Amino acid sequence: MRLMISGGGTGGHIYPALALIQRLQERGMLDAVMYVGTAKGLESRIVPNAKIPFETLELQGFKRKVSFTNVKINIQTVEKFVGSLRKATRMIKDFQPDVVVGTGGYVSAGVLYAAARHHVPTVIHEQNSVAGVTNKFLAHAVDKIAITFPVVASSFPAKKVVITGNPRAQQVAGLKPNDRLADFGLDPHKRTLLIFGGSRGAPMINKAAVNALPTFGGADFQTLFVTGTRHYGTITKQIRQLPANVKVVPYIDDMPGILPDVTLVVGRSGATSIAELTALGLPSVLIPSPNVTHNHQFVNAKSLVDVGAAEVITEPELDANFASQVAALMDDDSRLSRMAQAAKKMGTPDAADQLIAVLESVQKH
Ligand SMILES: CC(=O)N[C@H]1[C@@H](OP(=O)(O)OP(=O)(O)OC[C@H]2O[C@@H](n3ccc(=O)[nH]c3=O)[C@H](O)[C@@H]2O)O[C@H](CO)[C@@H](O)[C@@H]1O
Repeated sequence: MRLMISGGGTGGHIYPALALIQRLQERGMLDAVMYVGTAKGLESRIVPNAKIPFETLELQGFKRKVSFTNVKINIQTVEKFVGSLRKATRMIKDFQPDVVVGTGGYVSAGVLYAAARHHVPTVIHEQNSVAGVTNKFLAHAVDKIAITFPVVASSFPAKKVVITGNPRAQQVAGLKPNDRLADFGLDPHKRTLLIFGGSRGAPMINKAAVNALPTFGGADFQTLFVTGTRHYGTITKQIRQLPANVKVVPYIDDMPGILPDVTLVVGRSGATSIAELTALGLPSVLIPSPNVTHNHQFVNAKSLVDVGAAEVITEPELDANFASQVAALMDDDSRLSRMAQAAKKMGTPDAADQLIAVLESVQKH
């Protein structure tokens, strides 16, 4: 299969694409791949690092608030979209993909739209419980729409929808504990709390974590606190004394490497993070981002809370009790194991294979 794939902006759109590529390689099904992203998004670092051929388009998102400046920006957005269609069409003619896949983020709009116009088979993947703007725009042009949360099906034309789960789930499912925590100066055999605010870090979670450091420092578990690359400098300046059992890092390049050794995750409820937690059966305390379309992270989180797999704390509820609440949960082995079992029941460990079946179904034979 010659695969052209596009998704970008944040890790939640990028890692499912990489997981799909990895699974096609494992199954010996990938003849060639081209990843199309923007030069500015996280993908411009992550994809070349993964040694996957990477090309860029210049695209930007629409501003939804009406103002004079935003109208000017939106006119520019349309101009860039038209320019990107031309470039994407050239890429498609040169690369000759069998199928083009979009995993979300505005860059995928240009690539998938161009592919559909030239009758190349197209599939988009919607990770979230609420449809993203790009995927809604593309829904009528593409052949199939793979989804993770059944509830989102009603946002798309029914005959195109297939429930597959998130391919990142298959990449982490079944991973075994290992010694990778030692890379961060931690003891791989000690109970470990992992704190991270999605792929870009979350200031409110960072603030709560900094305030909680004295409590976590005095605990008999260890903590790995991931700030997000652009917040790292600010956060490390705020920490006066770092306890020996706490490590602070800007980003973790190989999250699947460490997740199997983690006892509890505190973090956002982005869809791809949720796919990882459920595939591995990891208990979590979720703090949904309030700044996302239709509050979808809260909906994502609720699906876990409802089955006892996670606790949710909304941002306004993040107060002085946060540290003791998390520490108490870290000490409650039976609760943690009940949460782990409930999480695992929600996982889709064969999601990449299910998505591959959709890719095969749209290909021209
Ligand atoms: C603010 C925002 O718009 N967030 C959206 C974005 O979040 P975001 O990009 O944060 O997405 P997710 O939480 O879904 O996924 C984050 C991914 O980054 C990885 N990771 C994270 C930190 C790190 O140091 N290393 C690392 O590899 C995680 O393991 C995970 O695979 O895309 C998601 C999927 O469409 C949406 O559900 C989120 O609402």
